[in-house]
Amino acid sequence: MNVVETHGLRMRYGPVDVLCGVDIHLARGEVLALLGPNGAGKTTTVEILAGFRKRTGGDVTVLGADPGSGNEKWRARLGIVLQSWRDHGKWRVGELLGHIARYYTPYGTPYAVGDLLDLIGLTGQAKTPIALLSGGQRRRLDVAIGLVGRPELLFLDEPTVGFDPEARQDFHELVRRLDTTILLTTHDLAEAGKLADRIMILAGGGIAASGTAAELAAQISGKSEVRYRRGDRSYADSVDDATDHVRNLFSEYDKEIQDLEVRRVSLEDVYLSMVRQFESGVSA
Ligand SMILES: Nc1ncnc2c1ncn2[C@@H]1O[C@H](COP(=O)(O)OP(=O)(O)OP(=O)(O)O)[C@@H](O)[C@H]1O
Repeated sequence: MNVVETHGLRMRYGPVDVLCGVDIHLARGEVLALLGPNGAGKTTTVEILAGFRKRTGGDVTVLGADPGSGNEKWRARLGIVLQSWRDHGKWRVGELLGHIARYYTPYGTPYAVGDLLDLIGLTGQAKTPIALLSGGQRRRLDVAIGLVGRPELLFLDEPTVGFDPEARQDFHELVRRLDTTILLTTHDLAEAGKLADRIMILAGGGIAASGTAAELAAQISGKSEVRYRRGDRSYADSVDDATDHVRNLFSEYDKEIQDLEVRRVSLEDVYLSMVRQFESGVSA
């Protein structure tokens, strides 16, 4: 059975449909990246799956239960790292983790604080007040809080926003060390490609594309973009056979064709064009 399964998931805020029938499935042990531009509905999806937000429609099962009616025992099997989390700056890293670990003891065997600090690379900060952590260390602590109960399913909502490249790289290494099922959201295609077994692109209220990074790239690898100028106008034609297209252009317009450029379309191009369509209000 899948750890997460949604069919026709819908969410409407007032008059606005944010999710218009989204199907997600996530198998045990898999890392799935939900990729999409700002406002695509990634956080909304995570909040619904984690039981924080009531959906408008569709069927949702997470770890065998409907998140709308999951009990505390069910909740203890989830780890949730949302975008921002505030707590008391004077609390020390180790103490906070020990305190949260006690919450999980009726439901299972939480991590020993020392082991968890080792895993996330904060051993040296065990006694540091939270207010004194760097942004990257703070985010590691957020992940530790999500992990402390040894969750079967971990949600990471845009975990590396605001990171510099080095902190991002460190964080990616941390995520790769984790041995659990993960659903992470990001608007960074490179991050999705690095961390996830599978990527789902959320845009325009639905799943615009889905597959491994290699599968997504293969779906579009045949496409090329032919750019040129003719008279006062510039053109950018997306075509399967660039050679044939260029031959036709020259036979029809000959010397009118100027500044010709042919380029393979990359996965990033396709993602950006989906984002642009979405942002200009055109459904993907
Ligand atoms: N409580 C709410 N009430 C009304 N509209 C909301 C609410 N929460 C989110 N929205 C709207 O729903 C849309 C999706 O928001 P959501 O935060 O899920 O997107 P996202 O993909 O996570 O974006 P980001 O990358 O910016 O975090 C946005 O247009 C947002 O303004």
